Amino acid sequence: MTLLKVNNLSIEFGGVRAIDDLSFTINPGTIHSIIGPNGAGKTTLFNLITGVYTPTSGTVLYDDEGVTGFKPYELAARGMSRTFQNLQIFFNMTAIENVMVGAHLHLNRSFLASFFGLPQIKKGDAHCRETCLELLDFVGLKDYADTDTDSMPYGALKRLEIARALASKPKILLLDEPAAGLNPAESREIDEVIKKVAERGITVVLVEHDMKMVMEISDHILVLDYGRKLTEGSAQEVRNNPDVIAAYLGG
Ligand SMILES: Nc1ncnc2c1ncn2[C@@H]1O[C@H](COP(=O)(O)OP(=O)(O)OP(=O)(O)O)[C@@H](O)[C@H]1O
Repeated sequence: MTLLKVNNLSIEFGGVRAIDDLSFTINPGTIHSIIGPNGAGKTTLFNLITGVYTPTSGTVLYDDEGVTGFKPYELAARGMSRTFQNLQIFFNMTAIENVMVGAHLHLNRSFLASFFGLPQIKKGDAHCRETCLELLDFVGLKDYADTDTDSMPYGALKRLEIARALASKPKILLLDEPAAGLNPAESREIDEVIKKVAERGITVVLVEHDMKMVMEISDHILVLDYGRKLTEGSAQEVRNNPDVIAAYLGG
């Protein structure tokens, strides 16, 4: 059973192939990491899968549906959620408000009912807040619920982004460098959150430079170099592959 299938995917930017004839599959319920040296094409691949970019050629099949060229909101409605390499936090809001933004797909409301503040809207908001509080608790941030995000530590903000991504109730969650800029203790906290996400049955696709994290938590690792697949396999297989070592050391 496959949740995501990428077939012969390529994208060119001004003659440069950032992703070059790439094919791979992702099984549901796994932690699937994508690694490779700087500029290998990892973020570009995320942008292709999540509809930010349209491929020059190739296809993406998600949950048995051809989704090549779909817009990000169409994919979000089908249970695909992501975080970005750079923090995308709303800094004029509290932590819980940030998570509630992520839940908007599941809020059932009409303009008029909202405008008049009808009881169904208040009930919906209360339920949404409850669910989002549970998510903050899940990522270890319950005590920050009503804190303004501009006074939260960086490590907490990275976990807040994961909580917000989970609020859309994804089937698949793509995390672009969730440990970037974190100290070792904060990275371990992210590790734990990612493992818990996978235990909930949500498929995790991870782009990360923290090799300790990748090797510890991944079920499967895809290695990219110059937009192509260098190799893929278990942590053990990838770690011992001389081509991977050469790519990282520039040998
Ligand atoms: N919008 C764009 N326009 C032009 N070139 C781009 C664009 N996006 C990515 N590229 C190029 O595609 C290649 C792959 O970049 P990408 O950011 O995907 O690599 P990466 O593996 O995520 O790198 P890093 O680990 O440094 O984040 C690079 O050569 C980059 O300059």
